Amino acid sequence: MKTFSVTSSIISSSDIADFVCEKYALSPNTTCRLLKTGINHTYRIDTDNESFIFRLYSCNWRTKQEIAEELKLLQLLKQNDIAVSYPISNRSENLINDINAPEGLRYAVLFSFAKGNKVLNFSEDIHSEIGTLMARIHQQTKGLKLNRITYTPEILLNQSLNYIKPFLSDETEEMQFLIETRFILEKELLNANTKLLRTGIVHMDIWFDNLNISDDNKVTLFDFDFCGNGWLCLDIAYYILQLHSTEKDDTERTAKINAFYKGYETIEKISDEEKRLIPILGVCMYYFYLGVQCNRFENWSNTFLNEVYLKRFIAVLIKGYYEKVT
Ligand SMILES: Nc1ncnc2c1ncn2[C@@H]1O[C@H](COP(=O)(O)OP(=O)(O)OP(=O)(O)O)[C@@H](O)[C@H]1O
Ligand SMILES: N[C@@H](CCO)C(=O)O
Repeated sequence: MKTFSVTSSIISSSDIADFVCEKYALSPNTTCRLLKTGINHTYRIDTDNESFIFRLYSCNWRTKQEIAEELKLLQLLKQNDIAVSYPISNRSENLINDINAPEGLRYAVLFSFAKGNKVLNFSEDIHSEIGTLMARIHQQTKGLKLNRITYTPEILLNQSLNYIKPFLSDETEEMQFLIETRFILEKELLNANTKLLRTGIVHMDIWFDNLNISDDNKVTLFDFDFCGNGWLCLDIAYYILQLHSTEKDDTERTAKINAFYKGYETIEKISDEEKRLIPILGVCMYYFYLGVQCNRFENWSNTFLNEVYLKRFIAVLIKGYYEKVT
């Protein structure tokens, strides 16, 4: 009988438990449970007295070099006492493991567990703390470059549109909006006074979903899978954008955004040019992540991405945000 090939597999928690126990010399009582099959696959590891996160990167998603750059950044941040989930070496002193999955070689990393829980809505004080945390990352990485992607207007807008195109006809109102608005956004970005825009390493995905908050209100950031190079205000733009979807009350949201800015600016000044671009960059971030969703149809998004979803995402989220902020 023919054996069919596999494009994406879910490795069993029991095999991951055995692998991690052996590679990291953990106690035989260690347990492993699958948390999420998202863009990558995430497992929670519990020993008698400690928890970890084991991330299994999807096949052909990031190169070993790209992951090594992500981990180098995390180590730099940790050394500077910035609260991030950091990678842990295995018994052979390696941070990255090779996993021989049915679809091919996958990489895997054991991370420290970010203390606390995920919280959707939280106080102004915590928004301020997140602003400070983001600014400390930016302060530390300003002017540095990772050997990874640079988030140019071309990547954010044009590459994303190319990923979206096979899934939605050019004739639709929603695709027309994306195509026409792309030119307006691109023009704004190309005309920006780049001397006034700080560049460095960006996380690209800082929002409630990628941080844990402890009982004593300490914030720890994780999931640097999209880190790369670019204007630092991309991170700010994304954070503000997400507050528009998670905070429904206008007055409360404004207070939280202001608290975030205040926390940020205790560490790093945001230029007027950056402030001017933040709403537009937020719209670009929507293009970018919709592009990621389309690009990862085969081995992630097919369970939710269809024509109706795309039309709603564009009309409600992207167009809605564009009209609100411009
Ligand atoms: N270092 C960590 N500490 C604690 N929990 C974590 C950590 N990393 C991941 N998690 C948990 O696992 C979940 C999935 O992890 P993560 O967000 O990194 O996966 P992902 O595949 O990149 O998700 P997405 O598809 O949304 O980007 C997180 O939402 C969080 O609940
Ligand atoms: N945070 C992104 C996905 C990548 O983590 C989104 O939900 O659009």
